[in-house]
Amino acid sequence: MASIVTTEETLPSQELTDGQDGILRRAFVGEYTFETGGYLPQIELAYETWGQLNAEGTNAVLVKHALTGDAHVSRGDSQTPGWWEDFVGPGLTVDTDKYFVVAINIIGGCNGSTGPSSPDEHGNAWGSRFPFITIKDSVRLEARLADLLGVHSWHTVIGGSMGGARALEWAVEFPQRVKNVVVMASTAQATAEQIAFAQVQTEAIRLDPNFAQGDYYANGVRPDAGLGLARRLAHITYRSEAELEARFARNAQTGEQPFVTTRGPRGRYQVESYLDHQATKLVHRFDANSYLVLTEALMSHDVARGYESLTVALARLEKVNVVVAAVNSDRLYFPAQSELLAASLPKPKPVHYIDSPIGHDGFLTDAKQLGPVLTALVFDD
Ligand SMILES: CC(=O)SCCNC(=O)CCNC(=O)[C@H](O)C(C)(C)COP(=O)(O)OP(=O)(O)OC[C@H]1O[C@@H](n2cnc3c(N)ncnc32)[C@H](O)[C@@H]1OP(=O)(O)O
Ligand SMILES: N[C@@H](CCO)C(=O)O
Repeated sequence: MASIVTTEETLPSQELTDGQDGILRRAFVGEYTFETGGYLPQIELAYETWGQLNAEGTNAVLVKHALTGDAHVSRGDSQTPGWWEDFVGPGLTVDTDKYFVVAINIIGGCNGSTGPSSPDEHGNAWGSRFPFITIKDSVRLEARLADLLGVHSWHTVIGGSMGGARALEWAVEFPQRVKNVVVMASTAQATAEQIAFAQVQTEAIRLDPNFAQGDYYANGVRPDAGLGLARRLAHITYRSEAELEARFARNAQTGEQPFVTTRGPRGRYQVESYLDHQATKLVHRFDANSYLVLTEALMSHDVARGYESLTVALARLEKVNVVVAAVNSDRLYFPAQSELLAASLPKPKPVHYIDSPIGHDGFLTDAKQLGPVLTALVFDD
């Protein structure tokens, strides 16, 4: 049974129309049997909202976060900056004065929604017993939350990277509930290379001696080294070779000596120190099991699964306005892959580009470049 609930630490009020923007809320969306057969007796999804749903229910926008993102897209009434706050907010491209904006922490995450670190009915973390999830599972569960919020149809579903995969899957799964979909720096199916990079990351976590097959929560030690290693590799794919070269070249980190005459500990190059910093930051804000579960969900991403072919799956978007965008320097989700997606749509469209030297993360740092095109093609009412 689905219901919106109040929990003391998350909510001043659970009322949809309480007028508070950017505050974490949670809703129970019931029991669920996952695409690959796993089961959870009760699932909670964490979400935030901005603005108000209009009387006709036509102004709801769903913003989808990427792999390690969360539901806090824009500042709203909270004091903390949101991860897309130059793109989503009052008077911005996704205008919270005009639209009812919703962001949901993905199932399996560690930022409010039920995930491997959540307690089971006995208060023990699910850990290794947490089911395998897919992007399809995530959108099916979010459809239940949309029902609870009174959103029968989204004006727009928008996201980048895994958020783009989630957005596209929403539209393919529920074409009658999506008017516009914006897919940034993403694909219809995870590619061999994306799966390969992801596999190294999952192995790094699993091979950490502190991983304990996923049941590390009560041990007092966590697989930080494995998670940090996974983030280092991932972060290289999120940035371009040119950016790393321009920023760091062969420079030594201040006060460190990266080459030594004998074997043993050495100092770091700047780029090594940078990766160490990215790893430490993630380890402090993310759960290793969630990273594993979500990475494997992204590896499984294939909107064609369950359909005769990708063409048949994408044909479901006949009546959906699909906008495809890419970062021109992306070396994880290559522009050519966005071009292929756009060309495979029932009504082929041009790809819109974010011009950024930094690579994949450009969808986070420079999304506002898409403002004019999205205002013209999507947010034009
Ligand atoms: C808090 C949240 O927003 S989480 C939810 C949303 N987040 C996400 O979706 C993704 C997580 N974040 C990211 O991937 C990135 O931080 C981005 C893409 C958002 C921002 O990228 P950029 O602004 O280009 O930052 P960049 O990757 O250059 O990192 C800058 C950091 O590296 C540090 N740094 C730079 N050079 C070095 C060096 N030689 N040694 C050590 N650290 C270094 C900077 O001090 C800075 O640290 P800080 O982030 O703690 O302030
Ligand atoms: N840096 C982003 C990009 C992933 O696509 C994240 O950590 O979620």
